[in-house]
Amino acid sequence: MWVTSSTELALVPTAVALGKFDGVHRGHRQVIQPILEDIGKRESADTKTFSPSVPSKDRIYSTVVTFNPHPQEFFTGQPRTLLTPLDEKVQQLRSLGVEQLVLLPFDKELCALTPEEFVEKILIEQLQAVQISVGQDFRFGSKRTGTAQDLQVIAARYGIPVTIVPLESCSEEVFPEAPISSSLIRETLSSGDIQHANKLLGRPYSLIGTVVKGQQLGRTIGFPTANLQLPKDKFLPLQGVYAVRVFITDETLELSGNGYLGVMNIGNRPTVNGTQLSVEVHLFDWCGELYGKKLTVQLEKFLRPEQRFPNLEALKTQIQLDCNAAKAFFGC
Ligand SMILES: Cc1cc2nc3c(=O)[nH]c(=O)nc-3n(C[C@H](O)[C@H](O)[C@H](O)COP(=O)(O)O)c2cc1C
Ligand SMILES: Nc1ncnc2c1ncn2[C@@H]1O[C@H](COP(=O)(O)OP(=O)(O)O)[C@@H](O)[C@H]1O
Repeated sequence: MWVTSSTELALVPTAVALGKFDGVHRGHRQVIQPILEDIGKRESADTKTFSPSVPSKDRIYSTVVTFNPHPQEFFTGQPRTLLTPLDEKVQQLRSLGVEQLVLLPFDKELCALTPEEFVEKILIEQLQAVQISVGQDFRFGSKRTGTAQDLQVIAARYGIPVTIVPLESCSEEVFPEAPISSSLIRETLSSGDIQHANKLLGRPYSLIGTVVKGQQLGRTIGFPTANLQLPKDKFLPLQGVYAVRVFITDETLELSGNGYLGVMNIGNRPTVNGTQLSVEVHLFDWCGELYGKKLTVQLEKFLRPEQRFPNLEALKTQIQLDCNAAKAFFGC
């Protein structure tokens, strides 16, 4: 997938899905689907000119257009954590079949554009959009004055169709009517309700990081734990212990096989007077070196909050119970 922050370097013409897409959740995927379908239809109608690997003016590139930084971060000046930091978003979009990600620099200039100017300059002139898809709640242009319907009206002047995708609702007993949203997923993760968060996402919430050295205490109590360094802007769920599935990946972040089952702790490790937040996983049925490796840790169930134990022996006993609880959850 081609990723660029410059519309000048974008592959054109484009079929565009517009939005923030943090989490690339079920609702986001509904918004992205029409631009993939559109490409698919053109491909089958025009098989002579279509070639997925050769850039050509005859091609239309399925393109997600998003904003960087997140508009809320730009307006508040506060760094914002994300469900899918950039690398993870790229990997999610790539796996959907999106060919290009354009990260529009969200700056004073961009947010001063009127809805008409945004459509004309960015979508028509620069990205040469021939098809656009947005969610029903999409807002754009200076002070968010443009609605999805406005986009449809303005784009129609240029003969460009806009698909407005209705908001996907949760269809869960806990929030039956609520639309799926990144904020709802964040709330659900913050309460430790991983199973609901995963249903809303349509896949397991994952932490992706590189294994770094810790205090090397884990191995002394029989539970070596791979300490993960995560992107600074990664949103973390409720602190505590989780049943997880772990994949050892490379830079492409592609997952293969069934991964390894294990347990994870997110916390400050009060038992060993830890001062910094750490994220560490113990894998069942694994022995060997993991330092420097990239791991994708899928969260499956919250088991318990972190506790201060009187000594390492008590901690070790509890970690064994955590392993038993995780194995029971996974049915092994
Ligand atoms: C499943 C699991 C549960 C844990 N629970 C706690 C806990 O409740 N309290 C705590 O202080 N540390 C907890 N820890 C963290 C341990 O203190 C940590 O793994 C140990 O100190 C080894 O650290 P090291 O990787 O730096 O060697 C837990 C770790 C795991 C893997
Ligand atoms: N089953 C396992 N789960 C996690 N890490 C393991 C496992 N077996 C071996 N290791 C290795 O041991 C390291 C963790 O051992 P530990 O004593 O906790 O050291 P550290 O404090 O540096 O994490 C991991 O980074 C990995 O290289």
